[in-house]
Amino acid sequence: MSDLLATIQKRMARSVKEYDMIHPGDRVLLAVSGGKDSMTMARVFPLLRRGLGIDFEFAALHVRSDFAQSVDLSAMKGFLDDWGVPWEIIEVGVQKRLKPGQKMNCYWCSTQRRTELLKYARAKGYNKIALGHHMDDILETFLMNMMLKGELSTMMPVLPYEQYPQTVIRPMSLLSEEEIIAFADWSGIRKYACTCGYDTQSRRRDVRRVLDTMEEEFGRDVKRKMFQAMGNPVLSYLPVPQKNPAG
Ligand SMILES: Nc1ncnc2c1ncn2[C@@H]1O[C@H](COP(=O)(O)OP(=O)(O)OP(=O)(O)O)[C@@H](O)[C@H]1O
Repeated sequence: MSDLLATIQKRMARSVKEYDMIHPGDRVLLAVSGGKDSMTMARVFPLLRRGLGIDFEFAALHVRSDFAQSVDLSAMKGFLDDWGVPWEIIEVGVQKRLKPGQKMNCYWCSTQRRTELLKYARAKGYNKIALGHHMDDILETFLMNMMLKGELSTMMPVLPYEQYPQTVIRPMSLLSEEEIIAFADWSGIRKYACTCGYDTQSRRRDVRRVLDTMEEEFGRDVKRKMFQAMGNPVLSYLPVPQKNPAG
């Protein structure tokens, strides 16, 4: 096995253990866009199950919408078959759901997809939905929420739905995008993987640039340190206003 694949598997196994993501008997639905992140996740899942020694089931679902059809489906199916990942593709018309005057944007589109993933998981009895977000996505969201919403919050590695028995998991939480790109390049996934090309998330791009600059200034470890800091809040040294101030 290549060193790259071994590193990815190791970090995914650590995420699963550290955040207690997968339990015996779980049925995990891998949300696969055809992009480098979720394809890397799918590549590692069969190895992960063997390595962890946990008895769980998994299968991949690709939601094909009438709006973003840039993925090479036959290449995606070929990869998944080679890796021993069962898959299904569902077709969904999202454009007609836009209200008059409403414009397509990344947030809206991903909400539609999330709804479809949840609907499918509920119908087919999957209790976990695995998304391909990685450490950089989580850090970017953290900085965006801090700078634009004034709160300390981010995407959670494990997030149960409030009204349903399904839970979203992010098994790539401890992987950097750099590691995923290196693996996706080496394995040939990246050559074919494409994204929708409708990237309107300019704020996220700006934040990514800020993080890159920080990395240049403070060294390669800075992103991991910041990620670590999110899980290590020292509340007694944070200026949290008192609920019932004396006097
Ligand atoms: N069409 C889709 N069908 C199923 N799952 C999807 C689809 N698009 C996105 N997802 C899931 O949502 C996650 C986040 O989507 P996003 O569009 O932000 O992709 P990304 O960060 O570019 O990742 P990727 O490289 O996997 O496309 C993906 O990693 C994947 O798990």
